[in-house]
Amino acid sequence: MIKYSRLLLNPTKLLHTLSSETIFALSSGHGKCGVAVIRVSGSNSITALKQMTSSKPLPQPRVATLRSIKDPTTNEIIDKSLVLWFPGPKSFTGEDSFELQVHGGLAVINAVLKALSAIPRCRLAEPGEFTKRAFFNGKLDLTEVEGLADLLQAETELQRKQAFLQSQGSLSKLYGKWRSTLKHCMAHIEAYIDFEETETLETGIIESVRRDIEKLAEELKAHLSNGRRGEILRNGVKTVILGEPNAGKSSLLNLLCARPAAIVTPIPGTTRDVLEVTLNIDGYPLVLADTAGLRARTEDLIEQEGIHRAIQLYHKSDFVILVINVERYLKWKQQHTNGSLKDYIVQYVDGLNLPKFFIDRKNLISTKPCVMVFNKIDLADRSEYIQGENYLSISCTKETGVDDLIRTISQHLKRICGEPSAEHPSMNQLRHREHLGACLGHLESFLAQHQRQDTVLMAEHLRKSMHQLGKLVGSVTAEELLDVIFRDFCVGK
Ligand SMILES: Nc1nc2c(ncn2[C@@H]2O[C@H](COP(=O)(O)OP(=O)(O)OP(=O)(O)O)[C@@H](O)[C@H]2O)c(=O)[nH]1
Ligand SMILES: [K+]
Ligand SMILES: [Mg+2]
Repeated sequence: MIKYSRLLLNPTKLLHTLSSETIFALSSGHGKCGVAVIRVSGSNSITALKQMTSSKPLPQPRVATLRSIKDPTTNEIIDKSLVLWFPGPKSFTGEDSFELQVHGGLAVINAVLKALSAIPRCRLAEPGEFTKRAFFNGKLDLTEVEGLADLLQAETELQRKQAFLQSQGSLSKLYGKWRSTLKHCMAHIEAYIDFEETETLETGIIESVRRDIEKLAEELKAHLSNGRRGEILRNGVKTVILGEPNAGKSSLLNLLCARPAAIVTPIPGTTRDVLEVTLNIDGYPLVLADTAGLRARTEDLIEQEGIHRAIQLYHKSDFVILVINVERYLKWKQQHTNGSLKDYIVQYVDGLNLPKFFIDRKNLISTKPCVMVFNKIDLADRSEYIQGENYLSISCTKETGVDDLIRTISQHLKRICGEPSAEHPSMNQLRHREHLGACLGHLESFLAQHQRQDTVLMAEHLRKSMHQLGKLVGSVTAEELLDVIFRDFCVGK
């Protein structure tokens, strides 16, 4: 767990140090490209822009204007470029800033950056520095900054959606609403303490505060107990393929990622190390891991370690794909003519020797989201196809049943991650969980003190819970915490 420094910042002082320098950076990606965007921000932007454009009048704010770009030291024209001028505070950073859209060749970019560095008080930006300035100028709060960082990292459609909504303030709206409830309650409690003796305040004020806090605590609890949806979507759904040796786990991984990522052989015990691939299924990120086949007894030390790792991974996973070899099931059935599919699954799972495994034997419901896949269906009769909400038949070699499997996985992912929405945003970081948990703790202490009618302690707990919410949206913050957030940005953002 990250321990945040208790050092409180003085935002105004820091802002002053930050913006005494003008920063610039290549904001578009590195490497050859058609157009490259170079961003400049800070109090010396006007000088920089004038010097780079032969002292021509500044372009109209926010209107793309074609200008020759000049190196002020040599007076040589570097390129012709579109210039966008954003006078502060109506800019991304809140400072005077401008953007140059130059041709994307390496030499052009380097020449423009070199020219900018020769202008007094201009220097190359650090990673995330533009966003840091936007934060200190009150353009974004911390949850919005985090949303923006996630937007830059998002790899799938639903990750993008969650990050975009957050960057547009979905979480800060919710947390802001809670904060204003708290502020309101605090004002009332403090007024009550001040005026208690004169009895000028209406009675029942404490009761109404209690009701508000009770409601708020309920909302926080619901928000905290949403099954880590937002966090799982942000990090990818950790999915583990489990099953006996030779069930076809590696074949399944290869089939799903459409490349021979894992070694497949007829030798049981082929896979030992955990192998992970990342997939995008209907916009949901799936982190899929192939593991060693599980069996109760093996003399092979390497295989034992592989099994140990598979079981560890099972504990950390959000979703399980259990692979069962149809061939072995059919053999079992010949010997157990009265045995049902359920009997087989129960004894199969027992054979895997997973610690207190996930299965409720009566209903065959697992404690973790799970799909059971009967593989090698090509070796069975059509009549042996096993299909149900949680059982599927596939053949990795013949590639049959794959569409159904992907559809089923997708339904699970939808349940696990939910659909990001502006109205019901999910928190998606451990940081959120920690501060909201602490906030809830103080609200509960408030309610306990209410029973003892200790108004002074009640006010103290409200103040502390407010402090926790403040850490989320960034009104109360610490330098270390900021570094954690901003280091995820690249230079130029
Ligand atoms: N007939 C048939 N054979 C399959 C199918 N899927 C996999 N196999 C074969 O079964 C054998 C084992 O496949 P793997 O993918 O290595 O199985 P595994 O579960 O990863 O095995 P371990 O890593 O040893 O635990 C290989 O010879 C595969 O070609 C299938 O759908 N039909
Ligand atoms: K194998
Ligand atoms: Mg394998």
